[in-house]
Parts: sequence; C-alpha cells; structure tokens
Amino acid sequence: MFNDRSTPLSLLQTRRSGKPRDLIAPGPDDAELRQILEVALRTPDHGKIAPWRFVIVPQNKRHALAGLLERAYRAEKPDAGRLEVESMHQFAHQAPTLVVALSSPVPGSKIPVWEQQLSAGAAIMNLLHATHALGYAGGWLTGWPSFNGDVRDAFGQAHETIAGFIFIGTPAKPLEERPRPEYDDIVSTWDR
Ligand SMILES: Cc1cc2nc3c(=O)[nH]c(=O)nc-3n(C[C@H](O)[C@H](O)[C@H](O)COP(=O)(O)O)c2cc1C
Repeated sequence: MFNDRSTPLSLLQTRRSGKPRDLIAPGPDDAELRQILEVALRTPDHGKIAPWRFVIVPQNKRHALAGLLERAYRAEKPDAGRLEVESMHQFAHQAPTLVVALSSPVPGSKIPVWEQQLSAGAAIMNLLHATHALGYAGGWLTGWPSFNGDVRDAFGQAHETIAGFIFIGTPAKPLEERPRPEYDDIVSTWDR
C-alpha cells in the first residue's frame, strides 16, 4: 500500500509520488492548497531568509503556460517537430493543480547559496509530504521547461531557478513501486 495515512511514520515509509500525466481530479481545493503551501513554509532554512518561492498556476492559466512553453521551445529549437511541441502542451496541462517552485537565493546573504538551494529542495519535499498527508499525490518534474531562460523569466528573476513543477491530483491508476536503493549501499557507520 502506498501513501498509507494511518500514522505519520507509515505515511513516510510508504510515500510514493504520482506520475504527473496520470494525476486527475480531484486535486486540493484552495484551502487545502494553502495548507500544503503553509507546510512548505515550515522548512529548515539557515538564517531565516526563506530562499524559495511558490507560484500557483491555476487551471485558467494552463493554456497561457502551454503557449509560453511552445514559444520558448521554438525559440531555442527552431527545427522542433510537431511531437516535441505537443509535449510542451501536454506538460502544461497535466494534473488539476500546479505549483512552480523557485529556488530564490537571497542576494548578498552570508548564507552559502548551496545551503539556500538545499532548503529549496527540502521545501518541495515538505510540500509533497503535505500533499500526500491530505490524500492526494504529487509529482516533481523539472524537464526542459525548468532550464529555459524565457520560462524562468516568466516566473522569476535572473538570480532565481525553477526548482520544479509540482503537479498535484489523484492518481488515475494504481501507483507502482520503483526501484529503491539498498540500505547497505547508502548507509555506513564511520569508523576511521
Ligand atoms: C529535482 C527533481 C527533478 C525531477 N524531474 C523529473 C523529470 O523531469 N521527469 C521525471 O520523469 N521525473 C523527474 N523526477 C523524479 C520524480 O519526481 C519522482 O521523484 C520519481 O518518480 C520518484 O518517485 P518517488 O517520489 O515516489 O520516490 C525529478 C525528481 C527530482 C528530485
């Protein structure tokens, strides 16, 4: 069983993302989405500088997002084929709810940028945990749109980076496990 909400520990032990293309309605309502994002704000952050931001892309803006992605893609790849362009539209229309998460390092801060970026990743993980705690599934994608300057400019400023497109909804089909690392390959005890 995935995303078993019977206890906090079981939820963490069974956490599984959804594939954004398989996420359908219902997604969180406005109050639930606010709860999810408020959980993301409770993330470890050296210096209390909140080096992350979240931009909600509502359903009535998905068409505009698809247009943005298409224009940006064609500008970068003038020879783009029909399927490539269609994949941009498919990307923009996935799942009922979409939040764009930005790593937003504070200019001039004495906190190393690396630490600020780590905090952005942790904030997204918290966002996903809150999503699953409410009974939905989330999926974290970067893909081509996260690394294009025109797309970044549409969501943030030059010093910011799109850390992910976070899609949220209800899985249309049963979740499946993916390979997980072996404990002993990852965990060791320091003995020098
Ligand atoms: C920073 C980041 C970017 C990701 N981008 C993509 C992506 O563009 N496409 C993709 O298929 N999976 C991507 N993933 C992987 C999925 O979000 C997801 O983590 C993966 O399916 C593992 O599922 P799990 O959350 O159940 O462990 C990304 C993960 C991270 C952490």
